[in-house]
Amino acid sequence: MQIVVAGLDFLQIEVRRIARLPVRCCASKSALENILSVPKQEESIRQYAPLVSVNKVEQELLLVHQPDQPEKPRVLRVAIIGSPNAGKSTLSNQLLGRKIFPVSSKVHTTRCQAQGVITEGEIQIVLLDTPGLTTAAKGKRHNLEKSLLVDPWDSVKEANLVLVLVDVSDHWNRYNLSLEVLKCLSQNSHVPAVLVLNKVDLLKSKGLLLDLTIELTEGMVNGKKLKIKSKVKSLAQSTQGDCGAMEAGHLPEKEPGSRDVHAAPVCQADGQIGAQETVAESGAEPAPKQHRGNQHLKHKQGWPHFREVFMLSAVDGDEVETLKHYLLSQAQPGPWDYHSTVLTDQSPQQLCINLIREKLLEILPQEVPYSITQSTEMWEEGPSGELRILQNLTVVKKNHAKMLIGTGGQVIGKVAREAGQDLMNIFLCDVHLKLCVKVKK
Ligand SMILES: Nc1nc2c(ncn2[C@@H]2O[C@H](COP(=O)(O)OP(=O)(O)OP(=O)(O)O)[C@@H](O)[C@H]2O)c(=O)[nH]1
Repeated sequence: MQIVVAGLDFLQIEVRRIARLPVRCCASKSALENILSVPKQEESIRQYAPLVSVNKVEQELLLVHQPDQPEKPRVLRVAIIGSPNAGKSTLSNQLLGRKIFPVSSKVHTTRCQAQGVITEGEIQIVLLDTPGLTTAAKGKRHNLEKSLLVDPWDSVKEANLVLVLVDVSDHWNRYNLSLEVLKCLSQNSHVPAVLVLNKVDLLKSKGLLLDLTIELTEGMVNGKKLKIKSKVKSLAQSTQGDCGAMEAGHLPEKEPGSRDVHAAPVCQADGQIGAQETVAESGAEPAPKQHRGNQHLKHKQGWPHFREVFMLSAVDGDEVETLKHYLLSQAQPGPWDYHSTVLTDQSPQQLCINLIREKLLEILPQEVPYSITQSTEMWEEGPSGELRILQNLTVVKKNHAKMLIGTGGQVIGKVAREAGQDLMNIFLCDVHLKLCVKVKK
């Protein structure tokens, strides 16, 4: 039964080819340099992201196109893992400079592994955005495909570096890595891992970050024991809102198969550079006892093998550039995976499905969006270069269809409007998006 068709015409926007700008790569700063407010590098390495083709065949050709390797190409494949909602897609989008991964405040927004590509100068970073690590039981609750349980593990196997994202605003889970994350790290311990404390903008006391670092690293970073002196605490707190990477000493030796790891200068508590070990002692607010006991006990564990710790806000972009510099510095000699004009390996249709799902998750109440099946009925370029899309949203229950449509088509109209806007920003052309709600017979 077909219920409604909500259509939208979108504003004209100027279609512009954005020139690729020359870029500069610089070494990463150490963590405490940031905490201690060492002035930021003035020059930015920001570069405009390439466009995504609206044409599936063109996009597929681009993906198999021989990469335009520079003379000395370097590459780094980065898997971003963490609990659902930690901010993996938000971080990937910030690093890429364009929104190509769906983001929502509900869990399991990302339903399949997708890649984002950053090409700067001679370096290519391939970001493997993964679904949140979860268990089979939780997967059943959210009507998840089996691939969601497997994909994140696969991405780590392919990676040269793993970023483990932790949501520091998550009061219940921030003091320990989840069992799934720990399993993934220990089964892939040959792949260097970096801890990223995300959502620092939501913390009132930045001193808490030092506590979390101790807990989540078991007090060890880069082969060195972390001790946090109160001096650092007061400095860190006096730089409220100033976050960055924390680093502990030099890497003692190269692990088999690993790359040379750049060990940036280390700051002591007094801010002097060049010491062997980061010395710091936590004086920040202690971890609340209730998060440590009973059911969380078996999960209360950190990972003592992280190479670095970064503290940032993916949504504001705060310190994301610091992380990006670090990733660029970790790239190793090797051929690129993609042509420099590739931004993602997703097809334009997949991008569209993901962005519409994001809006459904954001706008609809808890259980409804997980029950919707999406299919693209029409995808064509109009005579003036506009993109015309018709997507079917099929639900099983009639009351879900009603909620999806909303009074006078308000809900479905909002979904179409917001998704259409995002699609225009990705494809840089006019988008005419129609959404059709159906109830499965
Ligand atoms: N305040 C704040 N919110 C953030 C930050 N990073 C992400 N978020 C929000 O956190 C929610 C989840 O972000 P996502 O990027 O979808 O998280 P994810 O880890 O990809 O989620 P899954 O796909 O479920 O695994 C969204 O509402 C984001 O806007 C941050 O640094 N600060």
